[in-house]
Amino acid sequence: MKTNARSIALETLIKVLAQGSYSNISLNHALKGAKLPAEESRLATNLVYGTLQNKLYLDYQLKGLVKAKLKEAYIEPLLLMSIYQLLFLDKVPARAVLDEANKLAKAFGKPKSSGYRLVNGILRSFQRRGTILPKEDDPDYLSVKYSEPKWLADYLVANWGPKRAEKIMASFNTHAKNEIRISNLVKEGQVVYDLKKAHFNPVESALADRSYSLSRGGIILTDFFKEGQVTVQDEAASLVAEAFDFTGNERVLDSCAAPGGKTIQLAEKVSEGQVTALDIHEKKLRLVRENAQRMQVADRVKTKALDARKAGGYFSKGEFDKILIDAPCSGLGLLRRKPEIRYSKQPADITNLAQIQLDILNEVAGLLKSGGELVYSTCSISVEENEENVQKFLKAHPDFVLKPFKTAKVKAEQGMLKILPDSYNSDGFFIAKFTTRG
Ligand SMILES: C[S@@+](CC[C@H](N)C(=O)[O-])C[C@H]1O[C@@H](n2cnc3c(N)ncnc32)[C@H](O)[C@@H]1O
Repeated sequence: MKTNARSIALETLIKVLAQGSYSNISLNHALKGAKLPAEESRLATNLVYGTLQNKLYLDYQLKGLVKAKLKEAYIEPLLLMSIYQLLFLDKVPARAVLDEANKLAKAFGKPKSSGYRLVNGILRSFQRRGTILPKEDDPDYLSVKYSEPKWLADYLVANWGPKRAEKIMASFNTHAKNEIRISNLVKEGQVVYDLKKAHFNPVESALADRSYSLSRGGIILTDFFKEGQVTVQDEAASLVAEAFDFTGNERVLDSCAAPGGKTIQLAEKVSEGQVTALDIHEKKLRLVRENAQRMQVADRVKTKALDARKAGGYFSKGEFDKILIDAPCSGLGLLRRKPEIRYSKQPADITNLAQIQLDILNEVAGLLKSGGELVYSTCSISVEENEENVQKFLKAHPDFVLKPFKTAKVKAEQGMLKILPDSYNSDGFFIAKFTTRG
């Protein structure tokens, strides 16, 4: 069978569902090798993300239709991907979905396997029966409808009430925008003009400065990206560096830096200063250096492999004017972009990560100069990793206070900002800004 959007999507889904690979890495790898036309790449991306975002709902549709154990690894992903197309892709006729599933089953099945008959039979039974959903008063209703594990659906309802929780869950199942940030070192107006000319149709973000969503992918293959005029960064992520007030000659510590999205943004702001970028994983710091090089700020960035929980043994007290802790987190704000995260995370992960985050915060705070600025951020929306950690930190450090901040487009009057994913259709993010008293 010739490689096409559906074979790439199925290959990726098998890797993610049967082998635990990450969707973005597996899909990019497969697309790079396949060199499909842009429209086919878009379809492959849609099939992978759409199937993973709706996996529990699609699994539920198989209820009562699968009578025996599905032995070959491709069958379940193929059934889910086919039902996804039948239910969510209006432009693909049902007949084409079944024909393509038949071809894929023959190509991915073992020689002489009759798996294709099984796939065809199940899909036809599904078409006859139609979709099913638990009753609205069933405790599993929201979990199945929005394809979130039950604990997470319950968690969202407990924290934001049923209406907002539904909005958040629905927004997690929409497509992520193609978001870029224009470097502070180039003329924004000129780049926007050039992006329009190149048919990227940039639309300005309502949230972050110099952020735009593009109407199509492929920016990383262009000179805009290669020459460091733009970088790929979600608008909520790029808001974090905006929380600082820079003069331009500060010593900055980025304590959890890889792959360096925020390091380069901070470096763009300190033409006379320097950013020290730490990460616990030496290997990942290569990405920080590469990003700094591409974005033309390598001369302002130093990297160091270090566990930030031990930073006090390496740097002097009060050594930095600004400190960013973009902490390792559960990623609960990224479920749109990394849909499979939701199926592997457990409530205990939130508790464990919250403790690591607090340990980093407690240690690194000692390196802040009196009157300096410390920004703590996560790409999680959980209360434990964010507001609760802020309160615990303040209790343990009476010399620190929250500092209200204002970015180009939003305000945090209490010094804390939580961006929920349905507000701007961005990643979910939390940002808190501290300074010392007096
Ligand atoms: C959320 S990511 C940072 C993203 C980065 N700031 C950016 O904008 O590209 C968190 C990073 O913290 C690193 N990390 C985890 N535990 C750490 C620790 N104890 N000390 C320093 N870095 C740590 C991880 O390896 C990961 O690269």
